[in-house]
Amino acid sequence: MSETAARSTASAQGHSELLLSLDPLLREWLPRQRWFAGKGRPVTDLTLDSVTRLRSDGALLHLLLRAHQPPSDEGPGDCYQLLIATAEALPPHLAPAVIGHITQGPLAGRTAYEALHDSRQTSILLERLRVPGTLGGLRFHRHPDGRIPRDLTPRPLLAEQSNSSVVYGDSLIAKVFRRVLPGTNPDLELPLALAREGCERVPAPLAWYETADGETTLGLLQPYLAGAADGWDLALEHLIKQVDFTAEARELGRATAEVHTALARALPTVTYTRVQTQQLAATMTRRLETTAQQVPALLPYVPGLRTAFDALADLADEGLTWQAQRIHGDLHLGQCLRDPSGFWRLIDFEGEPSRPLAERRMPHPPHRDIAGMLRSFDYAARSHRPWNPQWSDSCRSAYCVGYAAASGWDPRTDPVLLRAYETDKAIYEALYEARHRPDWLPVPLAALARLAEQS
Ligand SMILES: Nc1ncnc2c1ncn2[C@@H]1O[C@H](COP(=O)(O)OP(=O)(O)O)[C@@H](O)[C@H]1O
Ligand SMILES: O=P(O)(O)O[C@H]1O[C@H](CO)[C@@H](O[C@H]2O[C@H](CO)[C@@H](O)[C@H](O)[C@H]2O)[C@H](O)[C@H]1O
Repeated sequence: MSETAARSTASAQGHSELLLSLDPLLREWLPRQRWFAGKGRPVTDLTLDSVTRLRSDGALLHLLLRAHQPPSDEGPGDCYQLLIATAEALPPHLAPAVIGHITQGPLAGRTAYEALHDSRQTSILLERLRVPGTLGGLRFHRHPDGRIPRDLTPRPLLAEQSNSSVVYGDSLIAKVFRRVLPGTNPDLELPLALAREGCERVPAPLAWYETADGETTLGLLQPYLAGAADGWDLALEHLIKQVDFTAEARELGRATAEVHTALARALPTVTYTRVQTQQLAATMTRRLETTAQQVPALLPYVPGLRTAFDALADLADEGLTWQAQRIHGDLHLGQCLRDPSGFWRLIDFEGEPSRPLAERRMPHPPHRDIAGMLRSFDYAARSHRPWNPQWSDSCRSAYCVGYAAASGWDPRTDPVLLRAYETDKAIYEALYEARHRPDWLPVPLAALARLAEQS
């Protein structure tokens, strides 16, 4: 047997022994995590793609774990990034991080827990990000201009999100992607491109890491905007106090336009021709139909909603074309942070996590992001009682006014494309809420009822 073959056999053996210890615990724990994408389908098998010891004593493990689930259990399954620590005993404050007590295999007798909750473990992650190079299955990179101080105190960000983040000393934030896909994650690609353009609307990556073959982005480190308020919280605060939010909405429009302009300068743009627009309309129609199968509450609105996409196909037939460029891809109020000076920045360029990476990295008309923000003003207004449609309408107009002031183009001049994207987004939201937050499903459904009537 060659040395490489012997090494890979030893590593496969190590993987299966480790899995023996963790498998029963992970099968129960994984599906309960907010970021677990395969909710509602049983996990039929777990396999390990890679295991890296982040500490030499083996008490901190980086895993790329594949969850096999029907109906796609014959495919590769979804791959998740886990940082798991083990200890003989845990301090009480780590009780919520416990994955379970290991009863079999080489780790028997120890407790496995979510390492991102433990500052002793997340300090090690920061140290790794400070030093470029390869460690086991991981490769670390650092931006040449990035300053990463030592010994910053870590704290986990406890918000329930699609990924997991750790804040270091209120000056840096590391984001660990959970469901990982082969390819460069736009959440790294776009902020790097914007930093090259000198765009200050987005925190610039200081360091990042990927799989050792360079194929899959796993996480990144950025400056933390201490004291910043997120757009969603701020909007709700204004709604509760019944205070006007249009000045902020206008500034948000300006920030979006500046980011779009910088992205169009930094990365290739294309023209959406008649064929591409027809394909877009067909894709949106298909998404409507498949989502209605998964979320039956959508069924009554299908005929009305279809007209939004038919109108888009009709415009394509008339020969109308649009410019497409790289965009944020999942823009909503929660992705906008206002620093204490009142300056808005955009974060989380990952795109809609459930869509394929290749689709998320393609150029799209900027209308798609704008529609996301318009939906978000509606979301905020709908989540507050009594419902105040006028609040939402005035924010939506102010946002478009701000966008036009910074870019010279008012999105409302393209109502058909905007309605198609708003409808598509609300359909995505209906599926997202049905899967992750069923109590919220009425919010996108109310919008879909309105959009269906615009036919
Ligand atoms: N640079 C930053 N400065 C301050 N807070 C941040 C920063 N980046 C992210 N956050 C906070 O972390 C939360 C999650 O980050 P986000 O990138 O949206 O992750 P996810 O993909 O899990 O939704 C955000 O809602 C925001 O409150
Ligand atoms: O986790 P991400 O920020 O990547 O985005 C996902 O979760 C969002 C909810 O946390 C979801 O956004 C929807 O709810 C928001 C209010 O909580 C609202 O402001 C957005 O307009 C609405 O789309 C987002 O769609 C989803 O991808």
